[in-house]
Amino acid sequence: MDSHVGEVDIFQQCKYIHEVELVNMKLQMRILETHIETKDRLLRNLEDIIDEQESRIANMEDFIQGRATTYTNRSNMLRGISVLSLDFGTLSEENLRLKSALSQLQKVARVNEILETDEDYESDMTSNEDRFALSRDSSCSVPRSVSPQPTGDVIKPYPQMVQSMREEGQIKKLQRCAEKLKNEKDELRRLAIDTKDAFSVCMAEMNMMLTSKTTDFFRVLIERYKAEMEKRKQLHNQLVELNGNIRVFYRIRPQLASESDSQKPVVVIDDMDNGVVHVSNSSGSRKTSAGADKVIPTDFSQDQIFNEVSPIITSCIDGYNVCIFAYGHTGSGKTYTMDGPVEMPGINQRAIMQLFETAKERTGDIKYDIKVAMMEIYNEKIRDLLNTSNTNLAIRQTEEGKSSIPGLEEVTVNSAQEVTETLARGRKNKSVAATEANIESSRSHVIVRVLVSATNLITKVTTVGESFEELGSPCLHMSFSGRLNLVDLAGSERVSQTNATGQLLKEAQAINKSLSELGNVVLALRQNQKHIPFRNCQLTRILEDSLSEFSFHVVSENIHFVPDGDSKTLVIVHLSPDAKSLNESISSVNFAEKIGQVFTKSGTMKRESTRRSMTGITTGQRREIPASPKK
Ligand SMILES: Nc1ncnc2c1ncn2[C@@H]1O[C@H](COP(=O)(O)OP(=O)(O)OP(=O)(O)O)[C@@H](O)[C@H]1O
Repeated sequence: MDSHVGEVDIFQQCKYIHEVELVNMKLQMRILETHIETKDRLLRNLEDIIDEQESRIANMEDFIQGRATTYTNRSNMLRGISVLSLDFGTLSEENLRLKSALSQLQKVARVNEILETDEDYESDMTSNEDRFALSRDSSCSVPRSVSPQPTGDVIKPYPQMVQSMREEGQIKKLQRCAEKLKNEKDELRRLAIDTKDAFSVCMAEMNMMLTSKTTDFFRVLIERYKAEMEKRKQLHNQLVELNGNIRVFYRIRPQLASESDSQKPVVVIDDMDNGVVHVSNSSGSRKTSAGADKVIPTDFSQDQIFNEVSPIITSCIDGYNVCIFAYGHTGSGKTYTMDGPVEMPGINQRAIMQLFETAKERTGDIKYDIKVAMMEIYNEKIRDLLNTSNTNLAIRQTEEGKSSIPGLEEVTVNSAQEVTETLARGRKNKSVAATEANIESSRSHVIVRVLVSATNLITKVTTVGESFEELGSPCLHMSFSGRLNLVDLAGSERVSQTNATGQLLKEAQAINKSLSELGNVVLALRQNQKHIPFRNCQLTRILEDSLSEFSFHVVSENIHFVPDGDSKTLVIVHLSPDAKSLNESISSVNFAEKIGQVFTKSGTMKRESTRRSMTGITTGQRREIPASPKK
């Protein structure tokens, strides 16, 4: 039954197609006939016109030649022309109509062509139906009879059928497209995943390569940088020796429990250069110090600090005059470094003990004597800390031009116990007061002076100035002495910062003046100035011998040996990491930079040749000067 219905459908559709083609042919026939008819009419009219013209010409000839008196046939000619133009009008209307029908048919034919070329779209049969449907839509004057409607229940109405067939075709096509697109999308997704994986692997490899290359590169750079830094340090040391053997260390103390540890420390050591510190506040402004000789980190123990300074102390036993200053604002840790708590003694006690040890090692024919004196300079007055009755000692000039403090008690110490007791006695007598910044602030400069003298036990001669080992056999009958000054300076705080009044204000002013004079003296020494302003305050007057270059003499029976520049000075500048001390820390860094400057133009080879290194090895010759009468 179904196949029968299908056949009927096909038959019906073929019939429609033939009818359409018939209509087409008829239409074309009609167009041709109309053309021929019109052309015939035109020809006829043209013949009439030609006849008219010929008779007109003949008439004109007659008239010209005088055979006729009037010109005739003119009206006939006009009539012919009007008939002709009427025909033309009719003809053009007809032509337009035919032209429009023809263009519609051409359009149908064109659509069919296009549909036929789309192999996936429709079969020949449906394209014919389409053609038919389109021709039905067109405005061509095809008779209505040529578009029969299919009849019967089994056959769908023609437009619906066409529509459904077209939709089915389109849906299939769309489904195929969708399938294809889906496949492509899956393929693309797989490709994207693969590419991503490959990219990750590539990136990881590149990262590893870059990291290792960069690490190597940085390692090489850092090594080079460190080597350069080392070289710079060596050069700096040479210049320091040429310029008066003044060294500058920084010590940054840890944050105290009373200070807010939520704040970042304002003073930090440069990662790349252990001679540089950065002082910065939370707003980012910062000061970077010029290179000092060393920065002692916060976590260094008292023992470790002493290891850093012990070479300079040992050189005292070799006859050098050594000065170690603790500089810094109040509460920055100066007393902690120099004196220290009982359980963790500072440089003072350790230095004297080391001198003992070294003296013991060298004992043979030589007997070393170690004496300790302690004094403080309070409001420009010198007070003896080991004899409290000496409250205002004076500085005198000896005949050799050396300064001495007559009456200053010097205690000979023979054991560690005696050293500890002597230092404790002096500490007890110090002038301290509670300030806003430190409840136990030192209000004076405290000087612990250690005198080392050596006596030849065979000759019983005590000589000041040079060690036996270095003087050699002609001088074996001599002894020597060296002097070590350990100075805990008073706090360098600015007067405005402490809110000091009355006595405290007076103290602060005296402290500041003497600190500034000390800075000037050290700077003048550094610059090898002719005039060194030792005389401007008690502090620099007391230390004149120890700081000046012609600081001690080697004496024999007839000859004085005067080594140039045999003093060594170390300034330990103390810094607090506390934000409240920022300005004070910056001014301490400024002080360190001032005294730490190295001047290249002034050092002479002569001075270098007579100087010894930190370990005390003499590098040059001594010059001889006429002996002065021995006291
Ligand atoms: N390296 C350190 N480790 C632990 N505590 C320290 C250190 N340095 C200083 N302090 C502590 O900081 C406080 C202030 O130190 P210190 O008295 O030494 O300061 P100062 O600079 O001598 O002050 P001033 O000039 O007022 O005498 C003390 O309580 C001390 O114990």
